[in-house]
Amino acid sequence: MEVVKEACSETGFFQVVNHGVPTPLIDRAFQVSTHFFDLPADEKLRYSSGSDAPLAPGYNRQPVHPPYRSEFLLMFSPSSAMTNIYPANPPHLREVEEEVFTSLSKTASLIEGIINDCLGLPSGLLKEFNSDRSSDFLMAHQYFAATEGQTNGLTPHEDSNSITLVFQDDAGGLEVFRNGEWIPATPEPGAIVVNVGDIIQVLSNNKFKSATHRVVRPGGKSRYSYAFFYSLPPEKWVEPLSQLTEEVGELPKYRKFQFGEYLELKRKGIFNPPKRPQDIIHVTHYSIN
Ligand SMILES: O=C(O)CCC(=O)C(=O)O
Ligand SMILES: [Fe+2]
Repeated sequence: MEVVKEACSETGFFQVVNHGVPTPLIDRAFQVSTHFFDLPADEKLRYSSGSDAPLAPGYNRQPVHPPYRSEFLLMFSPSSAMTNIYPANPPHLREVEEEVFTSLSKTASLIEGIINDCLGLPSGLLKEFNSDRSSDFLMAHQYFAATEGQTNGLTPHEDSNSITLVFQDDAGGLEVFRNGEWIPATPEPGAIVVNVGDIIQVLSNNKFKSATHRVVRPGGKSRYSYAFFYSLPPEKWVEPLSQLTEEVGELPKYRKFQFGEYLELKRKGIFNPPKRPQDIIHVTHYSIN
């Protein structure tokens, strides 16, 4: 518990094992995503939604980034009203991804509970704050091998949701910013990287940190990863919890905002990076000075 508390307050990033997602399932997840991403481009494009929404289910290439950088397959909860697009090839892809989704949901809920207790909150409070799981989503990524002078996979960012779980293959490349340095999250077979997001930073009134992280593409081969976003519905309002502000005599460090409004501002930063770093929106946009 102390270790998690320290990790959450210093970087917002840690790796877990014995997390409940079976290693053979993780292996199968990589097998189906690799199989799919290896298909010819025109076949993959058949599973694209055709929508220009930034988070559309199905096959996506980041719209404004060079196409050789990364591509991904996105799905929402199998039980939500969102219509997922499942590639027909490999045939068991849907079954595997749904199992991964269900398993990661359980692990995220468990980790949410641990974070809740590390913050000293009444048991189950974070779960109660948001038990609507309809906006969670899973992304299977392929990042193409680095080319000369082009190693960027994902530029430094914080995740806007509450908790992200990542598993990456042995190519590595995921890094977290800590004390002015980029620290690689060393790939461990079967391990899951836990990434605290902006919502936990706000709810905790900065007690826990939303991790600044990036992906560096390795040379020589593609990198595969899965990221599961434990999120909130866009209409949800967010502000520092009273248990961590007025009840302990601290002033809130953020003003109240609606999650969807923040996503809109932020997506411009992720999918269309502004030229100047100071124009990228962070959750500190809502800071009270
Ligand atoms: O691919 C990864 O390892 C991490 C992905 C990530 O940070 C993101 O999608 O926000
Ligand atoms: Fe991220």
